[in-house]
Amino acid sequence: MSTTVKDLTESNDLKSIPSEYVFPTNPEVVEEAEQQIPIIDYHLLTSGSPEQRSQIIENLRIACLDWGFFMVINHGVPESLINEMMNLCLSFFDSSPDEKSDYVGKHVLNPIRCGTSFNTSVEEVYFWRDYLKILVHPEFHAPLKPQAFRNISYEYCKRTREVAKELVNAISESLGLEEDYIEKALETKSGLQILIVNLYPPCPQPELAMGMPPHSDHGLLTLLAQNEIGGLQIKHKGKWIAANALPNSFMVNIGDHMEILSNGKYKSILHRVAVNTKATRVTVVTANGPSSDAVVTPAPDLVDCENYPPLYRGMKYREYVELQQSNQLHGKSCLDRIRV
Ligand SMILES: O=C(O)CCC(=O)C(=O)O
Ligand SMILES: [Fe+2]
Repeated sequence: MSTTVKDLTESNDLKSIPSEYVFPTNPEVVEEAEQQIPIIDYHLLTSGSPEQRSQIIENLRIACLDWGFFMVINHGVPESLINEMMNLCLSFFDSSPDEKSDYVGKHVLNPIRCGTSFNTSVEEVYFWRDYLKILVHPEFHAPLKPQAFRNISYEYCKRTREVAKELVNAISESLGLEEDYIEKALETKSGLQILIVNLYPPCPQPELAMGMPPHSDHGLLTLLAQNEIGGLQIKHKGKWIAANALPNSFMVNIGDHMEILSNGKYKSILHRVAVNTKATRVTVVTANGPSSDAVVTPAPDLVDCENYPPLYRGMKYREYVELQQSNQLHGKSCLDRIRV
């Protein structure tokens, strides 16, 4: 296995980064956002009056059309659960190489795997990032240690799945479809949910390295919680802007399968992660997707052969995930393969 970034930074007094982490191109600069990133009040969506719900659905429609990214506040997932989850993730990364060895170097569809960068078997330059990825739905998996990981991650994934479901239903409505259209068409009740934990240790030369390169996510909606350290950047109207999270919010982005289903109306957003010299950034992400057997195509109601021809070919979700995870992570290259 390749050395983890964590081991690299903890075992040496690093003044410069090893050459395999140096990116040949300077990342484009980050600019000030002209508008504020959209904020969605989950409580008003699910427990507000019918008028309030309609307003939030309209806010979601604009957020999906203009941004592909929004922050969800008042989501009801207890802060204590999120904090416990973060701490257990940090303990996982702190455990001995022996304890992690069962999960290292596994196939991309293995239920639990950990490693460094994204896919070191095909990468020439590595990202400044260690990860743990676990398939948590429809079948739940968890590492044996730390001991509390199983129960806490089970609860965390269930709660974020519920939030994702409500958001997907509202987005379905915002597209002019039945509220449960996406749920039924993509069988999301047995949808694939993946828990991804990202660790970005402090980096002595952050201007030369990348935590994650520009990419979009597979699936419908990605929900991200972070510790207090920023670093996520999103591409909005041709510019990179810093996505600074509101306290206790989820940062949510539209995935490739929402783009496919909406026939390109709602686009998956390009995002990347910058690293810093000062502190470790940790993010806990759930990728919420269709059922792995669902063949995702544009919704027939959003296709009209004269004005809105289908923009993507159908592909089974499992095959898409496998394709994305076995290649280099690069922009929207996976989605590009199925564009008509
Ligand atoms: O850690 C982050 O801020 C982003 C992570 C991410 O983009 C991903 O896991 O796909
Ligand atoms: Fe991502």
